[in-house]
Order: sequence, then structure tokens, then C-alpha cells
Amino acid sequence: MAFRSGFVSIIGRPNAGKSTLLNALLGQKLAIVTHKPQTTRTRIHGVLEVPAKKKTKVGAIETAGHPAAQIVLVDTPGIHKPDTQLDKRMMQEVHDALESRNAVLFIVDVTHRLPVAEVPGEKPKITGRMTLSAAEDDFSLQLVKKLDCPVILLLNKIDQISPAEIMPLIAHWSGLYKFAEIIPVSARKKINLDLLLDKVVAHLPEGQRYFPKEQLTDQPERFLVAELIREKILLLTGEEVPYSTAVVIERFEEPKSLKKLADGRLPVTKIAAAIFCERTGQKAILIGKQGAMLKEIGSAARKDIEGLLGTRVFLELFVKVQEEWRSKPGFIEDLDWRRQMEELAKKQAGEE
Ligand SMILES: Nc1nc2c(ncn2[C@@H]2O[C@H](COP(=O)(O)OP(=O)(O)OP(=O)(O)O)[C@@H](O)[C@H]2O)c(=O)[nH]1
Repeated sequence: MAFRSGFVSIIGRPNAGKSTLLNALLGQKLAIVTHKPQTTRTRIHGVLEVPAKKKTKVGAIETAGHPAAQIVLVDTPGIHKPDTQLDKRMMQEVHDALESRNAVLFIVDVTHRLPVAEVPGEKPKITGRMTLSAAEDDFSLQLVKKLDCPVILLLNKIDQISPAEIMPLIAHWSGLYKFAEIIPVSARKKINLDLLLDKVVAHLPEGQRYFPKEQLTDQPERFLVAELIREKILLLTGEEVPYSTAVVIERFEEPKSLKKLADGRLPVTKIAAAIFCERTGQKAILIGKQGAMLKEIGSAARKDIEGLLGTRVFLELFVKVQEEWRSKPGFIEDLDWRRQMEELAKKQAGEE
């Protein structure tokens, strides 16, 4: 059987579980995950190697096999109606991720259930949260309807509902669009993910690898580091602070060798990062009393970064105010890691 490969984008409303799914499929944390909506701001490529599977037959049940494949998974920001310039940029990332895809995974959160009538014969009770998620799912569905590749619907978070609730959801969604497949899954509990991979491979064309076998992502480590810092800000601060922050790595000095030092300790990577916020009040929250919050963000991030880089890490964080940056297209462009890498390459070329 010939090798298969292709790009598969994961789309859905904020908080549906896209990043959790990406990490679960890759078996590694590539995208940051929090309980807060709109955590992911840019599209993230994760490269997954799927081994070939033989056809099996147990009694009367036959399972189709498939050839080995490379799936380039693309996690995207949650689909929502854009308010700020940053929102618009995030939605552009979604549109880019949907161009010339081989398949799309459209993920919905089943805990944002269909309204159920508590008393038979009476109108179902519809809450505000249901209305918002239905509107956002509907907005996503409009995008799906414009696609000309197979779309697999994932009913996510089934660990949170009873099996009896799944069938009505399948019936509801299959009435809205002709999905290539509808698969109930749990990204967090890793339920039905093997089945999902089988189905994805079945929809991929024959083709060679897009990335070398060992490569997990096209994202540079410094971007992953900035994301880990942003994750801790999202988790540790409240209100609108997380949404008003952006992290830029200003210094990233890798050790010359990854070998242990003479004293047995790991070598050190020196990192300095700027946390941008929009107002001085937010800066005060991010720094905290006598720097306590910034220290907490730093030490939580440092642990994760050390795990990612396999070195010790010396992390310096600074907080800077950039008023209304979410409405400034130029500043938002500068935050894009692809752009930052281009600038860095130019700077290095100039120094040589
Ligand atoms: N119970 C349960 N929770 C889940 C599952 N998948 C994701 N979650 C949780 O849902 C929340 C949102 O998950 P994310 O993966 O960040 O969602 P997202 O769609 O990437 O969100 P945005 O970045 O905002 O677009 C997190 O708290 C996850 O732990 C699941 O299968 N079951």
C-alpha cells in the first residue's frame, strides 16, 4: 500500500477542545490549553506519523487496514465573530488554515448540549450559554459549508455526557451537513482517537512526507516558549488581563552543548521575554504585590520550558505597556512568529 500524506485542519468554536485534541494525537504538548476561550491565537502545525495497519477479521467483524501516513495537523484559533484587530488576525489564521486542505476536523463541545424539554410536551429550556455556543457553532458551520474537502465532525467531551445522549446529537448534526464521518470522541480521555486516525488516513491522498520523519512541528522553540509563558498568564490572572497580553521573546541564548556540565548539572538556556499589556492597571496586576505574580508566572513557565528544552532555564520577564495593541495592525503583525523569524534572520545576516 502506498504511503499517504496530507494537511488536516482542526476547527471549531473557542474552548471546543482543538488544542487538547492536537496534543492528545501527538502525545506531546505542542499547543497550550486552558479553560479560557480564545487561548490559541495562531495556527499551529503538528506532524503525526501513523504506522500502517493490517486488515483484521474477528468473527464476522472486519476492520479495514490502511497504509502508513504522515498527517500534518493544523490547530487554529477558535471561530468567533471578530471585534478587535487581533480577532480579525485570528480569523485570518483560520481562513489560511482552511486553504487547500485534504480534510478538516470540525470539533464541537457536546456539553453545550441541545436544549431538552424537562416536561414532555413543553418547550425546551434554552440558556444564554446555549444560544452563544449555538451561534458560534453555526458560524463555524457556515465556513464548513464552503469547503470542498471531506469534513469529519467530532462530538468532543463525551466523557461528560451519558451514552444515551449521543444518538440525538448525531441525528441533529447529520441533518445540518453531509459530514464525511461523525465520531464521538473525548480528547481529554483519549476516547476513539484510534478510530479517528483510521478515518483520517482513509481520506488522505497518496503522497510523500511534507516534513522529515522526526520533526514534530514547524514552530521554532522560542515561539513555543512564548506560548508557555502566555499559558501561565492565562491560568494565573483573571478578568480581561489574559486577553490583553502578548509575549515576545527578546533574548534566547542556547548553551553551546547539551552535555551535562562538569558538576553534573544541565547547561543553561538564557531567555528574556517581554509581556505586553494594554494599560498600567494591567501591568500592576501582572507584576503583583512586590513582584509576586510575575515571580509565580516565571517559575511555573520555567518548569515547563525546562521540560521542553531539556536544559536548565534562566528566565527574565519584563512587563511593558503598549496601549490598545489589539487594535494596532502593525504591532499584531510583529507578534507573528513567522515575521519574527524573518527579522531575526535579517539581523543575523547583517551581523555576519
Ligand atoms: N471533559 C473534557 N474536557 C475537555 C476535553 N477536551 C478539552 N477539554 C477541556 O476544554 C477546555 C478547552 O480546551 P482547549 O483544547 O484549550 O480548547 P480550544 O478549542 O483549543 O480553545 P481555544 O484555544 O480557545 O480556541 C480545557 O479546559 C480542556 O481541558 C474532553 O474531551 N473532555
